[in-house]
Amino acid sequence: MTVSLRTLTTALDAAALGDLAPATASDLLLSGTDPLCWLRHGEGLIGFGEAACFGGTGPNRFVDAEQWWKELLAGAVVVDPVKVPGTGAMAFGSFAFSKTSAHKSVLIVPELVLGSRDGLFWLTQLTTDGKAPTAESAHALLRRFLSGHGDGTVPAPSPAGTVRTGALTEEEWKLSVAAGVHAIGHGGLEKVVLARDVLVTFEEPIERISILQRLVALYGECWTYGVRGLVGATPEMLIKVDGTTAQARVLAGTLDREDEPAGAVGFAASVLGGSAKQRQEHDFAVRSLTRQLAPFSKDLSFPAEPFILELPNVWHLASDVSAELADTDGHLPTSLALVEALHPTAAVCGTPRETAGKLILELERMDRGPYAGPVGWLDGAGNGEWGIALRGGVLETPRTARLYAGAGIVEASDPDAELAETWAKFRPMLQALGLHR
Ligand SMILES: C=C(O[C@@H]1C=C(C(=O)O)C=C[C@H]1O)C(=O)O
Repeated sequence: MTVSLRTLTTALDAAALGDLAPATASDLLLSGTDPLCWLRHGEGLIGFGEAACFGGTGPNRFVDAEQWWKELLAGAVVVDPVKVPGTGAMAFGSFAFSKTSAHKSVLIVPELVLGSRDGLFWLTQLTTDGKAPTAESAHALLRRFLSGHGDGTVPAPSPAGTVRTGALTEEEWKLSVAAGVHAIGHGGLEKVVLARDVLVTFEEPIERISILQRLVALYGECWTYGVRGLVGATPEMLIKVDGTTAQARVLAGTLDREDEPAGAVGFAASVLGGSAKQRQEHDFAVRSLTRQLAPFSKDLSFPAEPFILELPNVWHLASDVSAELADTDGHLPTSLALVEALHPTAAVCGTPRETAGKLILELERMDRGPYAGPVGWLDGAGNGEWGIALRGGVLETPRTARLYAGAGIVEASDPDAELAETWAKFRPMLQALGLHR
């Protein structure tokens, strides 16, 4: 590799931006054109431009990406007085769910990163053309990327679009669910996650930035992601590495909030927590994550009971897992090494993994592309945050978006209920696109 990476991070005084500085952190972070995006609770990382990019497919996509990143870092000149996770050299990434997918997995090194964490703002300029970034060039670039934007208002939704079924009609998908239930009763399979796609078409071009803005505004508890055409807001954290600790948020077990009877107190806890089916689905997911994470950890903990995660569209059974990472040969595992070990969990694939993976290909009849794959960012110190690309879609053409949603199938699953669950999971993106169902 001949590319040489140079980065300069400077603490940013939002007031110094003058007219370009909107009122809040999320306004500022989401005021540029078509950014790379990773935001939660109004903080996170926004990238502009592309200074370098890795693209790959197949079973080695994670290892190849890690190798590419290491080579890029080896010759890098990094000036980083701020030194928190996400400063210095960093890249955004999105990986295909399947090793057989034709979809390209990517790592993208932006030209400029605007970051915010615990009230601190920073700006990182990254170059690969041999020029050394300076505070002046970074600010000039920021002004260029923010120009014409930044009044902080969320644009009105695009005019009505049409929603069509994708690979399978609703009836066909329900037959696949029934076939999944049948397979669970006849063989070693315990759980399989089956997904489907819908295609949304508009007459006017879709405004990508407004999708991100609406997801940030409505789904603040989720991680809003944007990597090229892939956009969404996921409630599920595959793995976050912050120094020597790793954290995951495992979800499985879902209840549509539209099913809540008026005035019901403790409805979600009794329906979700009290259902053997939901608890079984959840336990498979927690066990698959902790089993894969254990070899990298010296201390792994998760609560005995899941909690109820309340989102605007659904409730989930959720478990937060945390681990103290173990050294191997003097090195802690990087976030990407953990992604390789953990993906795909039973939350999005099934148990056992291989059997479930084969059945998914057979029954879904679609390429999941980046859906349910890892999406997030990494830095040069091994830190990173990788969510599971759920509650999202791919902007395939200027006027079409393909949305994906799935549901965990266990022995007690009912095809009609699982179909309804996918509609509840499509809801965040339908809302962000200005469509309601
Ligand atoms: C598969 C999806 O979600 C996953 C499946 C869940 C379930 O079956 O209850 C819950 C959360 C996610 O782990 C999706 O959102 O498409």
